Amino acid sequence: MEVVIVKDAKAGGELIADGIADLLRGKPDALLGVATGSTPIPIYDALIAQVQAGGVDASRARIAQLDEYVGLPAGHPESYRSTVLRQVVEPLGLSPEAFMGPDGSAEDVLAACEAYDRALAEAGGVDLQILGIGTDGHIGFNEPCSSLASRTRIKTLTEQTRVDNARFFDNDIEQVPHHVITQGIGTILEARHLVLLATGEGKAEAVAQTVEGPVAALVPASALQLHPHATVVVDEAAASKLKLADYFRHTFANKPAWQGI
Ligand SMILES: N[C@@H]1[C@@H](O)[C@H](O)[C@@H](COP(=O)(O)O)O[C@@H]1O
Repeated sequence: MEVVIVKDAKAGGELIADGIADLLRGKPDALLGVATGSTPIPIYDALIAQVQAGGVDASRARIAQLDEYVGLPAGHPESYRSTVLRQVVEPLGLSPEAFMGPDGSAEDVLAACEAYDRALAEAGGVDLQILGIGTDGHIGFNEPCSSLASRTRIKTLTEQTRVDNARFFDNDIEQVPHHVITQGIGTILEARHLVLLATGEGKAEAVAQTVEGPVAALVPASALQLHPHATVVVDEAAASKLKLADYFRHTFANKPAWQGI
């Protein structure tokens, strides 16, 4: 696992966008897995700016969603499908056909989960998966004690996650769904490169447990330790509880530029 400590969220977004641009130069139709939440927005902003400035061609990129609420009406502005279309797919100038995601309004949710897991594999697998992290260490919507081998499935949100996400629903927790579909941890680990961005002091404890704690279902993001190519990008505040922070800084400062992330 590589840990990169950056000055702030903007620098983290730019670093990761550069990594995505490198990927697209080598594989123009790369399948990019995207996360929602506030944290990855600087990544999307930086990538969109690069594309609009002609620095990289993303016209053949494909986008895959990480997770979704269950039971929101199709087209709800806070469904993750709507969010990803609005924040990533449309600004990159991609058509909805370039996008895939689980169907959170399906009548048969179990079938929708299996179908999405299959669709990801049939699309050749995710090349680079962007991840955020919940305050409790969740990735996607894999809450603590999710199986590290889990596949795309339905999960029940913790109260804490519903509280955290109420800000997207007029600060009204009653509007936050209880159930979600999420790529499983086993599914996420199949992506060829995992890139987790965490910013702010509120994520410091989860980051320390993810990077320096034991691999444990209690901290779902710790599963990144099992992946051969995982990059964790953190700002100074999110890095504040890392014991090896100086080592991570030293390693990155001395990394050959050609290596990228
Ligand atoms: N399902 C999403 C996660 O993918 C995201 O990482 C997390 C943190 O969001 P934020 O980046 O807004 O803190 O929120 C939600 O639970």
